[in-house]
Amino acid sequence: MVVDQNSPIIFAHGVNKTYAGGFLALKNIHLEIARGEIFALLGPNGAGKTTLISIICGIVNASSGTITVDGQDIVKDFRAARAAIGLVPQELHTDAFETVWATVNFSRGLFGKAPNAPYLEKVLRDLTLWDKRDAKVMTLSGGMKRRVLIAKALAHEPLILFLDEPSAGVDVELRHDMWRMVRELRAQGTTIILTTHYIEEAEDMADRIGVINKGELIVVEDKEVLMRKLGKKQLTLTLRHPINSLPAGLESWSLILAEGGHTVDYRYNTQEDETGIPELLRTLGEHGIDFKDLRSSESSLEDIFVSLIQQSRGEAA
Ligand SMILES: Nc1ncnc2c1ncn2[C@@H]1O[C@H](COP(=O)(O)OP(=O)(O)OP(=O)(O)O)[C@@H](O)[C@H]1O
Repeated sequence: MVVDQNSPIIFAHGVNKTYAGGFLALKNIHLEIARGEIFALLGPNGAGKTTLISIICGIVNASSGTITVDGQDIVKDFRAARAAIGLVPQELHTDAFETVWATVNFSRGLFGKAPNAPYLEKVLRDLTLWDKRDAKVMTLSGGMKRRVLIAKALAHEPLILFLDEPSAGVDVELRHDMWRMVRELRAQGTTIILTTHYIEEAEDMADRIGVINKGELIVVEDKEVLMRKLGKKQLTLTLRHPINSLPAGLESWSLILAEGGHTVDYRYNTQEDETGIPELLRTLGEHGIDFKDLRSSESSLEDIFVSLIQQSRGEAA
């Protein structure tokens, strides 16, 4: 089968999932993942991230909808679709009595790939596992076991790597090694999809962001665009003399008096042409409020994420 290299590597259309008890975990998901991108799927606990990943990887069946992976239908062409995927799950379940070397070779063999010792050696070296290749998996530390999970997922040279909560409970060194590897894989054309609770990680790594809440994909957007569109900037003025309250006449600015009356925060939309800052400073001056320092900061992806989730719950952002 010839696959159009410009077509999405993952294409999900109208995917719903109702678990046996009747719980609707995914609602009408439409999602396209481009070849070679790093896509971060964000959402609060129980939003449906693992369910969606598990369906794409063929571990859980969708109740309705279609999904193709590299042009292959995940139900009709399960083996071909699954062969395109490497999945790093949250926990290690099997192979505890095997050596590291045996378990990664076995993972490769599962997909019918010919042995390739130099490739597997590179994977183990990149993950600082080479010295442990003859150790039984059960004797390894938790961090080393996580490295084995990544090695197993990469053993068959997948086109797509799924990382489900890769940073949960791992130390700084492994996190750095992992992200260095993710960048290398991406440079070689691998598509990476990750779920994470460490939103700064998504801000750092991802090309695109999907936000899922209560089974619904509420946003799918290029990261830069998302941050430009929904980001806010904040100007913080440090006052020369602290004040107890803001004088009347400044209500329309929605200012926040903080740090015991020592600072005033002003949030403005990065999309507006006019920031309103010159006018604000003039107005403050007219009210006799003098400042000795001013600094500005931008909202993080985390701020944007929290406000998106609040909005989708119908709360004030
Ligand atoms: N096998 C199951 N049977 C019934 N309900 C399930 C099953 N698996 C998951 N759920 C429910 O579906 C919802 C989505 O779960 P899922 O694990 O996909 O969320 P998640 O976004 O990955 O959460 P987390 O961030 O906590 O890992 C949750 O409410 C969960 O309780």
